[in-house]
Amino acid sequence: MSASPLRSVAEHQQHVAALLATPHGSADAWPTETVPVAEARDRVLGQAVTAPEPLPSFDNSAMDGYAVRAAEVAGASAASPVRLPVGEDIPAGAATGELAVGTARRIMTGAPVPRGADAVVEVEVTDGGTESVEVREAREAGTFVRRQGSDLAVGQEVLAAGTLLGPAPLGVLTALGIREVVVRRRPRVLVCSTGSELADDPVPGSGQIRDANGALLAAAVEEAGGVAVRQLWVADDVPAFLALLDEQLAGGDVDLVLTSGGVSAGAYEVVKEGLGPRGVEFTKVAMQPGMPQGSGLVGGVPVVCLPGNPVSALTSWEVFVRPGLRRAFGHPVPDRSVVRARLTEPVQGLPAKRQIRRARLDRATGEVTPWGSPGSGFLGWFAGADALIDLPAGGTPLAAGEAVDAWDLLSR
Ligand SMILES: Nc1nc2c(c(=O)[nH]1)N[C@H]1C(S)=C(S)[C@@H](COP(=O)(O)OP(=O)(O)OC[C@H]3O[C@@H](n4cnc5c(N)ncnc54)[C@H](O)[C@@H]3O)O[C@H]1N2
Ligand code: MOO
Repeated sequence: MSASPLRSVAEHQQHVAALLATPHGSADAWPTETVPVAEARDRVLGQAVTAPEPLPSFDNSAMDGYAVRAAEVAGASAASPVRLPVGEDIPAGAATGELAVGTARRIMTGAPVPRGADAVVEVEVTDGGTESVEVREAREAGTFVRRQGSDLAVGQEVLAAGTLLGPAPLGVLTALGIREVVVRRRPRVLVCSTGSELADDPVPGSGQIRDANGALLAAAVEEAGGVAVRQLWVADDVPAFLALLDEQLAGGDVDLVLTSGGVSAGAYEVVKEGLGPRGVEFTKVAMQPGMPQGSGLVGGVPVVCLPGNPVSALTSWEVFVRPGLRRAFGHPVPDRSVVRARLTEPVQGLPAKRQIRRARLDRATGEVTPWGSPGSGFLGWFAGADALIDLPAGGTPLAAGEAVDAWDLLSR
């Protein structure tokens, strides 16, 4: 058997990103849907939003104090205060009223500034009177008045397409009375585990195991902003696998098929044997874990075939699929945060492959601790990790205290 050269991680990242972008061409062309604002958290805005009304919608007070005519308190000082009779209170929620000439009205923060008033004197520079008030400092016209439209004018763009709808965007949409919003559809992912060793039973039979990949990949899809539309399992049976795939794709509701297992060099490589002849490319990437990878289009739908070892499957997801998928629908944060962190213990990577190690990152001290063996069978250790250490090929020994790139798996 001749060994073909390994594809670099960067090259395969680009390859998968291009594949995932293929069906729609660009993130701006990703299909959209309209959802209630109340259900739009963490969605990506599909089209720009402009303000249908001004914000604030009426002139209101920025302080608890007295609505006045600035000209009537122009000369006020501690030594020479101005005294004005006080009219009716204006609490928040009151309708807009009038300010009679030669008077002041108590006004609360957020309450409408009455017609005729052009400034608010904060209560701290007055005697706080309720019948009449002594104003001890002058205030210019406009002071502490939040003008209608001073935050957003009608027609002004509030949110650009591609904005991630977090707290402030959702708040402003609500403030503007917008109840529905156009968002990019979540990528719909079919998660398909393969392997005759997988069992559904609570107590698996001899040689059988539970479908960890199905669970972890479905969770990963949802965490990335996608929907795991269906989570299926198929035995190492090529015709059954292809029949299932064709049936699933016939529905037209899948943006990505994610398989795990059956891509390496053994005798029962169901994914490779089934999809190789259909034009899916199987390649080896210079990465550990996650060397064997498959990718291609089946019936126009991107299919990414991950290796079966759970650590390899999840690492491959992090390195190749998550960033490519998020880019495809225009998520503004396609990549995990990468921090330079100091090792708490020595590590050594591999001579000819980039090695991705599980780790625990101390975000307060910037220290990172390798977590468990580098082997791809240690899902238990992965479960206790919250970062990945990215060791370049070369196999250079690194001492404790040296810096490495750590991918923060808790970053969004
Ligand atoms: N002779 C060679 N053998 C292997 C090579 C190679 O180059 N030459 N590559 C190794 C590497 S690296 C990896 S990674 C694995 C990839 O294997 P497959 O993708 O074909 O996966 P399987 O053989 O089906 O399974 C591997 C391992 O993972 C377990 N598994 C599979 N699916 C699940 C699941 N849904 N949940 C939990 N565990 C799962 C499976 O039982 C195996 O233990 O190949 C190496 N071999
Ligand atoms: O390259 Mo495989 O993914 O470690 O075990």
